[in-house]
Amino acid sequence: MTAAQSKFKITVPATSANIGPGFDVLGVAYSLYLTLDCERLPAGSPLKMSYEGEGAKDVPLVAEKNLITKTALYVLSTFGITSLPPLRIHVTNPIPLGRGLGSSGSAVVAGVLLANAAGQLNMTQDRMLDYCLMVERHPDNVAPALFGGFVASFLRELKPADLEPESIPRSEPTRNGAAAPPTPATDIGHYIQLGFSKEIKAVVVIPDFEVATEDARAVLPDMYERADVIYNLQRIAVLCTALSRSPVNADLIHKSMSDKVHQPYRKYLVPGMAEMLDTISPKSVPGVVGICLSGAGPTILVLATENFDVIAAKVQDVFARQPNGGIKSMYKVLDVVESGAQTEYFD
Ligand SMILES: Nc1ncnc2c1ncn2[C@@H]1O[C@H](COP(=O)(O)OP(=O)(O)OP(=O)(O)O)[C@@H](O)[C@H]1O
Ligand SMILES: N[C@@H](CCO)C(=O)O
Repeated sequence: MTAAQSKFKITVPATSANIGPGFDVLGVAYSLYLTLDCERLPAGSPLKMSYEGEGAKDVPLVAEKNLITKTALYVLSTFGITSLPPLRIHVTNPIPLGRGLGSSGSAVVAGVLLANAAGQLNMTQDRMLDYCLMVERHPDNVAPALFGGFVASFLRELKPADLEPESIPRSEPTRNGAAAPPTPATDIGHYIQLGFSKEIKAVVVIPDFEVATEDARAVLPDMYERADVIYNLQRIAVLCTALSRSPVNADLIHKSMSDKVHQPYRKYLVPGMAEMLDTISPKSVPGVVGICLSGAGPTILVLATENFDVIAAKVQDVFARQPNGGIKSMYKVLDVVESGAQTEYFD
């Protein structure tokens, strides 16, 4: 970026993590984008932040409290820059918060890209992933949000001392920094983009309640039976290749999207999920390829090749039949997109 390029735009896709058995491993990027329209202001001007879309009523617009700017401040501070340069930032967010569509991961990626552009840091994408992982900890939302497509990823093992400092902001639970933040270790994240059949779209059915990822992780056990671990390992290995093949083998994908590591424990947080997973299949609803909880939920993800509205209606019907008046929901039919987060510069 040159001094003449006073405006820039950051675009970050929404994501679904896990895709069934790939807990904290797999994720896909969607054609639904968090955007930041940024303009440099004269020296000495205060930060001007505005926001529209999902979370507009609740998301704080104070630099030290908002997850996007808080992440950017953290990154800048490790480069010795103690405040955001004077900027006007307009956030447009169509990604529902706390629903399993990676809103926090996209916000963290946007924050790292914001620091990179505003501070002219020239970080590589891999270095930006290191920073994202310091904040978000699990890679399965931030890796597809940053790189795009269907992504498998892992973190190298870190010492607790690398992750503990209070000065590193957390996407969940959010914390405010105090001491000088540590510069992240390098090469924390490792990832590979996998093939994803163009015939497959994502039907995401979004109920009108939130489940915080922190709460959805708190219900998981610390230890697993060997049989359950093997169950998931077998399926994730098959799923990674099955999703890339054409023609689509719906029966194989549906069976490989079954999971025993997180969904069984989360069914109490998402009324109707167990029934949906049991009854909505390629055999019962033509066009269905596979079904799972999207991320930590409560959104339900159905991979499908046709009949998208019919499939969404089946999921919505189960939500609507839940006790105490049912659960309202909405749905979106999304493409899995090959491109990840982008920064465009304008004169
Ligand atoms: N655009 C945003 N701007 C500021 N903060 C955000 C934004 N998007 C998400 N957040 C923060 O992240 C929180 C939601 O994160 P959480 O991890 O609980 O859910 P999620 O990321 O939507 O779901 P999942 O991780 O299961 O896909 C919000 O409550 C808010 O604090
Ligand atoms: N793998 C994460 C994704 C949600 O952020 C989880 O399921 O808790």
